[in-house]
This record gives sequence, structure tokens and C-alpha cells, in this order.
Amino acid sequence: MQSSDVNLYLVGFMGTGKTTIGRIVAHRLGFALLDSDHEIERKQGKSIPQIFATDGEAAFRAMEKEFVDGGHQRKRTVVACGGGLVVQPGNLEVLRESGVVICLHASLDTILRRTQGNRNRPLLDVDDPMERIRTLYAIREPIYNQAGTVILTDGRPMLDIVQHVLRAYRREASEFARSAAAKAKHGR
Ligand SMILES: Nc1ncnc2c1ncn2[C@@H]1O[C@H](COP(=O)(O)OP(=O)(O)OP(=O)(O)O)[C@@H](O)[C@H]1O
Ligand SMILES: O=C(O)C1=C[C@@H](O)[C@@H](O)[C@H](O)C1
Ligand SMILES: [Mg+2]
Repeated sequence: MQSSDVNLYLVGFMGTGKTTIGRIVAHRLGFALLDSDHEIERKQGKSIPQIFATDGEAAFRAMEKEFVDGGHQRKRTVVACGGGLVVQPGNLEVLRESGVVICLHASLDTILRRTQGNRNRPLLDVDDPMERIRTLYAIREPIYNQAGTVILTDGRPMLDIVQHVLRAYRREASEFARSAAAKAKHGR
């Protein structure tokens, strides 16, 4: 695989900007954009809150797994992942084998501000969303921190974040392509 074809996976907590930044980065790279949440909604014909309410979170996590394992293109695609996608065992390993993984980070206050007043994240549609953010973040933080290069987004203009993502992606895509070529040569 050429380094210019390697997929980019954006991971991180809700509200860190994966969908928003992913759209701009995909445009800059001339890549397709896939958003795991939107793909699942399209396939199910239901919104995420409806899926959580009628099928339950475990069913949603199985849909995410299906997306990761077989439901997406492996070339020239930016994938904006749902916030909890890499938390499930096994998913991060598949993403790492399929391309470059970059994690967007924001402080808890920023996350609250960016997600407030929006009811399409069922896990935060509770009386005390900050308490829920704190609890979920404490569980997930170690996973996000080892998922890939972390890009800080607090108080940064979108285009500044886009530049940082592109720089990290280009560097890591070359390494990914080199390592994929070496594995292919040695039959592994
Ligand atoms: N760097 C930024 N500065 C200001 N606002 C931002 C920034 N990044 C994202 N936002 C805003 O925050 C909100 C949430 O962003 P977005 O939907 O991209 O997050 P996400 O990481 O995809 O969340 P989820 O995991 O729930 O899908 C949007 O309204 C977006 O415009
Ligand atoms: O962090 C999470 O667990 C979630 C994030 C969103 O992107 C959606 O995938 C859903 O609301 C769950
Ligand atoms: Mg998103």
C-alpha cells in the first residue's frame, strides 16, 4: 500500500471534534469520510438515541464492531469513530492494523460545553451530564491515551487542529506503509 492511500482513524471522547475535524481533513486529503455513528444510523434506519432506547447499548456496541470488522473501506478514507468505539476490546487492534489512529483530546469542561443542549448522545442525556462525563472519562482515559498520537483541541481554532492532524497523519502513514511492505515481503 502507498502511504498516500493509508486510512486515518480519528478516535477520542464525545465532543472532541472527530466528526467536525474529520470532515475537513478528508476534504484536504481528497479522501472519503465515513462516520461510524452515521453509518450505523443509515444501516439501521434509526437515530443513535432510538437504537439505544429500542435495542440497547450492547446491541449498538455490536453494530460498531461489525462496522470495524467489515463495514468500511480500508483505503483513502478518514473514519470519524464514535466516542466509545475504541473502548470495546479488539476494536483498537483492528483499527491499528488498518491505518493510522489519531486521538483528539479536550478538557472535561470543553467536552461539556461542546455537547450541551444536544440530545443525540444518549449517554449524556442525563440530569447531571458533567458527572457522567467525569465517570466515563475516568474509565476510558487510559484507552484513549494509548490509542495513538494525541492532539489537543482546547481553545484551538479548527484549522490549527487540522494542520496538526495532517502533519501527524503524513508522518505515521509513511511508517505504516513501510511496515506493511516489510510484512508483505516476509509473508506475515
Ligand atoms: N476545535 C473546536 N473548537 C470549537 N468547537 C468545536 C471544535 N471541535 C468541535 N467543535 C464543536 O463541538 C461539537 C461536537 O463536535 P463533534 O460532533 O465533531 O464531536 P465528536 O468527537 O464527533 O463527538 P461524538 O463522539 O459524540 O461523535 C460540534 O458542535 C463542533 O462544531
Ligand atoms: O462515547 C460514546 O459511548 C458514544 C459516542 C457517540 O459518538 C455515539 O457513538 C454514542 O452516542 C456513544
Ligand atoms: Mg462524531
